[in-house]
Amino acid sequence: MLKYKEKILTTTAVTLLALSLLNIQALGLLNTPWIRLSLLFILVGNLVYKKKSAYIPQFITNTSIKEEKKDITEKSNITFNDVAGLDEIKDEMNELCDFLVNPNKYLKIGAKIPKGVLFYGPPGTGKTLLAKALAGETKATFLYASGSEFVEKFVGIGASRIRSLFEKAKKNAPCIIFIDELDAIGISRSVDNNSERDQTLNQLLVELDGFNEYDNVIVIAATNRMDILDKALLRPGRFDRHVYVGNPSVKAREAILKVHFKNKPVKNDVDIASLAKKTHGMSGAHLANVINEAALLAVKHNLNEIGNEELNQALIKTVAGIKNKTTVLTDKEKHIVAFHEGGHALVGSVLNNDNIEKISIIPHGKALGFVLNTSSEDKFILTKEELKNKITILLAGRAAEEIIFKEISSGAQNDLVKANEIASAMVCEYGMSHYKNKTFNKREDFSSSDIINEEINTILDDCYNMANSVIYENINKLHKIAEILLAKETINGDELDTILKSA
Ligand SMILES: Nc1ncnc2c1ncn2[C@@H]1O[C@H](COP(=O)(O)OP(=O)(O)OP(=O)(O)O)[C@@H](O)[C@H]1O
Ligand SMILES: [Zn+2]
Repeated sequence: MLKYKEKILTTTAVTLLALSLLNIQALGLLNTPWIRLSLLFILVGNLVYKKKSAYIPQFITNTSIKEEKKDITEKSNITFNDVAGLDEIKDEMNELCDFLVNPNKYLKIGAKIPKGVLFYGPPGTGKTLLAKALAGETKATFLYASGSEFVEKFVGIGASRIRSLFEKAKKNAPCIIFIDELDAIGISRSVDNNSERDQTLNQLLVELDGFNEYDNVIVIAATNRMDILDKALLRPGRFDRHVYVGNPSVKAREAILKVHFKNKPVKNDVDIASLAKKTHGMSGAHLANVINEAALLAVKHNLNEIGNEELNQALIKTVAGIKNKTTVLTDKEKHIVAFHEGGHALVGSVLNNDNIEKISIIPHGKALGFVLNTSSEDKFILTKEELKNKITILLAGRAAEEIIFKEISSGAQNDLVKANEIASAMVCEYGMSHYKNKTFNKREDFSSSDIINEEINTILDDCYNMANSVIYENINKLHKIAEILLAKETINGDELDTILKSA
């Protein structure tokens, strides 16, 4: 970015040059060739300066950098009471709490406290919240920085920002530095070669090595992509404590819902435990969002309390996106969507004991229809068969389309992406291909790419064939589901059960 003064100079030079080239008589002196030449010099000089500033030594650019972007410093008033369902992690963090509050106790005995803690796991699971709660509990300063803020075009700027972040932390100790999206700077140097990023990462490593127990600073970082982090970051003395923060279990979801229902008026018949069951697979952020959406709907409906109706609508909105009133489907498209969603629901009910909560062909967000599948139990291990069933259900939408219309459509795009992801994980990560127990590194092991693709294809083909045979065996039920969907646009779980039993 050009600085303000340079900008004014450039703009003025361009304007005057343009006017003088137009030979406007009133400009008199400006129209002389040597003035034109000088203006041209100023202009070219400025543009060259702008380009070169990428290579200007840090000591020149340092001051302006510090002013440009400020990391957020705050005293957090969030405590561990605001973080629900992560009890083991909270227990583990108590040690860090004690260190920040009573550092001398540890220093006297020569105990080493981890300098860096890495939270990893899917988005929205409470990683930032945990770090803020640690700051709140200990009254430490909370310094927030996002990894992506350090990724700059100009060499040296990111590194300089890292340096000032750590300086600031030491000045404000006890302090917690929280670096969100660590992968933006910490991506392995073998995966991405970029000299600016390398300098930034090197500076982070230097800083992590540079501060000591007496500084009373703890660095917490978060990432959704632990797999791509540079190994140097994870060495002892750096981010050597790794804490997985995953999606909440049913009990944890109940606890999180309770935290977010606190201070909100709720109707008596709202059953939080059953809402927790229905929200399988959702993160804490999703749950917070469901309750907030329900509260907004209650206001919209002029109600004083949040009820089941608002919660159900908010749930659908969170899962499938906002009801999309502008998408008007043609009759043919409606038929395709009805059979597609019917295919998912039918194969889902036959293969799985999951409860289907709702099937809809009302467009929500980008989806033209959806099947809301809610009450599956929490599972931490999936068998090969369960994974294949998941793929089969995902492919059942397209299979139904092909059986009924003898052609396939673009409507299965999202299903295919998910099915391919699962199949790829089965082959590369879980050792579930013909090369039993062998795992593959898709990104690095190019010589195996043909094998990987063939194995993924085999799984996808098997599952597609399975979806086809389940649909053929139950073709009357599929027709019935589609017929009712076309008439009523939505079918709830009980209605689906009746159709499946009767057809
Ligand atoms: N365990 C939890 N208890 C209570 N609320 C939670 C919990 N987890 C998430 N939330 C809610 O979700 C919001 C977002 O969570 P947070 O920002 O901590 O997620 P994150 O793991 O840092 O996500 P990302 O990886 O996307 O940065 C929180 O502000 C809070 O409202
Ligand atoms: Zn689908």
